[in-house]
Amino acid sequence: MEENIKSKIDGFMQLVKQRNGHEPEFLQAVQEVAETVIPYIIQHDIYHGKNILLRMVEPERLISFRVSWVDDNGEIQVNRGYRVQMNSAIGPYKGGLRFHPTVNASILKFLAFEQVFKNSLTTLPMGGGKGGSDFDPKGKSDNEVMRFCHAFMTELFRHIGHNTDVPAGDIGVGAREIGFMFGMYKKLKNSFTGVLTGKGQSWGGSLIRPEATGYGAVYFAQNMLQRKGDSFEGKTVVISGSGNVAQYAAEKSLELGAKVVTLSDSAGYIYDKEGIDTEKLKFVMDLKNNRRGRIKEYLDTYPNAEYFEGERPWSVKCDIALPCATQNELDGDEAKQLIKNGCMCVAEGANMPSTAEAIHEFQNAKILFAPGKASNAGGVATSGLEMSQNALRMSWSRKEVDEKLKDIMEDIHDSCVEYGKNDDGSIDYVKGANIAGFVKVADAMLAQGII
Ligand SMILES: NC(=O)C1=CN([C@@H]2O[C@H](COP(=O)(O)OP(=O)(O)OC[C@H]3O[C@@H](n4cnc5c(N)ncnc54)[C@H](OP(=O)(O)O)[C@@H]3O)[C@@H](O)[C@H]2O)C=CC1
Ligand SMILES: O=C(O)CCC(=O)C(=O)O
Repeated sequence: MEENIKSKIDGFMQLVKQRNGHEPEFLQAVQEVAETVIPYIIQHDIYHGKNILLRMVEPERLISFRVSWVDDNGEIQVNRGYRVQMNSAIGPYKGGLRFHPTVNASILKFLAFEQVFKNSLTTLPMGGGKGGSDFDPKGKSDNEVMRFCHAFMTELFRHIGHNTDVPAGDIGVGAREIGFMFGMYKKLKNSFTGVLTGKGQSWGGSLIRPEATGYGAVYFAQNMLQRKGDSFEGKTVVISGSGNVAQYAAEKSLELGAKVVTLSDSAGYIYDKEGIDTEKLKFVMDLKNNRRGRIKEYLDTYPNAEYFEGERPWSVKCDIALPCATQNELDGDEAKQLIKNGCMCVAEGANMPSTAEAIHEFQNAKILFAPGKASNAGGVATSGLEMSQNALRMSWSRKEVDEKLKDIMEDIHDSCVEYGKNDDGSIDYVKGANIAGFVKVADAMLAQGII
């Protein structure tokens, strides 16, 4: 990298660190964007002297609030709730809610920052936001989860609205939690609006939204492979996670003729060398979504599989890797191992699952690598389609929504190719996603003046 550009990036990061020094995940996400967007800004006069990226890293609003609720033993519990309203230049804030004990301002700011670029890439009019709580739904009864969700919404409701901010699910927030939160919002506002996405079918949800993030990640990888004259057919796929994104990434990989051999949760991973077929995947969906069990229970029914306690699946030989669990779950050494084992394509279903070192390994090895803000954008894109259906008071068919999702993923892929071309003709999808996402938001901010 040229000395002048490097010093501009370092200078910018110095400023960001002064304000956010104690937020490592947020700094990691900003650094990755700065490395690709600052060189672009330097080459384009309209962005000079406007401090546009410095404005984009500062949330428009960060709300933090107390959530008090009563557990099944009658004890009062206190959690912290958040909503980061990052950027509304191109539409209402949009992004999920995460309920997990690790949730803090750094994690939600990184997620909200990523969301701004991702939502811009979808081509739909959505700003970026993210929120959640350090509440842990694991091991809680349905009644406890309901009481927590209701308490959370008694504060969040005053900050959101179908034209202001439209939350959805993320880790620990699925159909059950969205239902409880929607019920409380509706009661408090006495109004039935599309204020949340990921709703149930009979009360304003969109077909394909549950599948959309996982399907979208596979569609994106399929686009990358097709550009190289390749496909999923006959490939071995390693997937991390066993939640919403992992389940549907597995389902679509199977549909396209691949063999899926791993799934994981935070305690370990399962390796089924015979392949996790449709029947076995159905078992995992019931285990995770209804019985809320652990992935190691897979072996109780399928004893030929193996379970690796406390490990991640990246040492398993594969052609395609789909990290679909959480941030920083794939480090530099694991990336080297994947490359050594012949992996040709990595598409992120999770948000920022690869560390900076891992990304550099993938890029140096010139294998196909899709950053989450591009490859997992199918979820929020379909949320955008849910908002459109709510506004029109219509429901589109499964086929219609799936076609639109496919088209959107192809458009995102093509934008990454347009903005991510290297001098040698190869595609840097990280650069492409960051610049394509930046341009639309930056242009809107410039048009709207200094606000
Ligand atoms: N849902 C969506 O539409 C979208 C989700 N994403 C991203 O995809 C990822 C997965 O989300 P989603 O599937 O919805 O969430 P779920 O809660 O449905 O599943 C999360 C999965 O990740 C595992 N996991 C969570 N934390 C860790 C950890 N620290 N180490 C290892 N495994 C972990 C969970 O295991 P365990 O049960 O043991 O915690 C679980 O298997 C997240 O990064 C999310 O931000 C991105 C775009 C949209
Ligand atoms: O559907 C949505 O609004 C949010 C999805 C999300 O949180 C994400 O893309 O990370």
